[in-house]
Amino acid sequence: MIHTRGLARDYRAKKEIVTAVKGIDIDVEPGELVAFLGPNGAGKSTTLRMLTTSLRPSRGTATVVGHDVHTQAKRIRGKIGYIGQGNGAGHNHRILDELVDHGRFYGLSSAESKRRAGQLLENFGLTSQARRAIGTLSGGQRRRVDIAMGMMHRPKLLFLDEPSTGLDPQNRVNLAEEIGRLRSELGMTVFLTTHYLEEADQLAERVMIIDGGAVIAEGSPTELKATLAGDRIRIGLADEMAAKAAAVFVGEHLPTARETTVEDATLTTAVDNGEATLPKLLRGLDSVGLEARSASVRLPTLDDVFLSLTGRTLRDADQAAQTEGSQG
Ligand SMILES: Nc1ncnc2c1ncn2[C@@H]1O[C@H](COP(=O)(O)OP(=O)(O)OP(=O)(O)O)[C@@H](O)[C@H]1O
Repeated sequence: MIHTRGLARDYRAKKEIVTAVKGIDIDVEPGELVAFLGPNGAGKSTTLRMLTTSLRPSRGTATVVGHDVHTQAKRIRGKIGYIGQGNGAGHNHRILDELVDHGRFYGLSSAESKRRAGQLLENFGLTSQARRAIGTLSGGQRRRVDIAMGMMHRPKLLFLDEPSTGLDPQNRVNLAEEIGRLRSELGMTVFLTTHYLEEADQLAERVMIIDGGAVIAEGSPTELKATLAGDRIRIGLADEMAAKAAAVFVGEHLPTARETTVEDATLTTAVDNGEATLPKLLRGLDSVGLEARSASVRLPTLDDVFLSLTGRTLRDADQAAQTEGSQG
């Protein structure tokens, strides 16, 4: 469905060349749901815009639905759906008309277009607003109209750029349900970008983690967490000194432990098989006079995966990108 090799894009900014995407290889097979996860500025939108033919790659090759992005852009556009980050719909148009026109543009009959528009309006909780002008809607409502538009013609391949941004929790669920429906009815392939960990975790069968314009890991959320992150153990001790002594103990006696940190009186570390390791570790600490006041073990998240790979959490990386952006 999507195959790229060495796909790259440079931007010229203030006489400097910024390489936003640094030669990435992507393979997405029919029917897959793949999430591109990364912090602000990682290169997600740039990649998506190259794949949907709205931006020319600087280097590399890419085929989408069997066509070359360099030479067959029109054919690609006719076969895909693309829901970008901005508002695509016109301000004065009524929602229903906008959706029906969109369906007609993609070759649906008038009756089919109306039926489909009605169904999507209902799925996204917009039925009572159907005759309102798009310009009068709230940000979240407009986002839902954009998503409905991208789904009108039931594309075989749907690209969604940060689809959940601006949606409330109920509408995130509605979006996930609609994606699920289109996938089971049509075997639709979905490629979405997100910086919401929960979304990548719950929705995607495969996650590609992108940072600084390069794909740094990929796999199912379960695989990534199992191979890259490790279970997180947290132990509360009497005070900071005891927690630091416990960290030294972990370093000496638990060779597989990684990312051990101390904050106030709490020690955190990542290990394989946390449930079996925790009791042994507690006994070990006890034997050297370090008594735990509390202890817990939790399964890793995709944020832990990102932390293991980059030394930053996704949230920190987002904040850093925003600070950089506001200074630049
Ligand atoms: N038109 C442009 N001119 C110069 N630099 C750009 C341009 N568009 C994007 N960039 C830079 O390219 C890099 C990647 O941007 P991109 O929008 O692809 O990231 P992203 O992962 O989609 O981020 P976000 O989550 O914020 O949408 C960033 O450093 C960004 O500042």
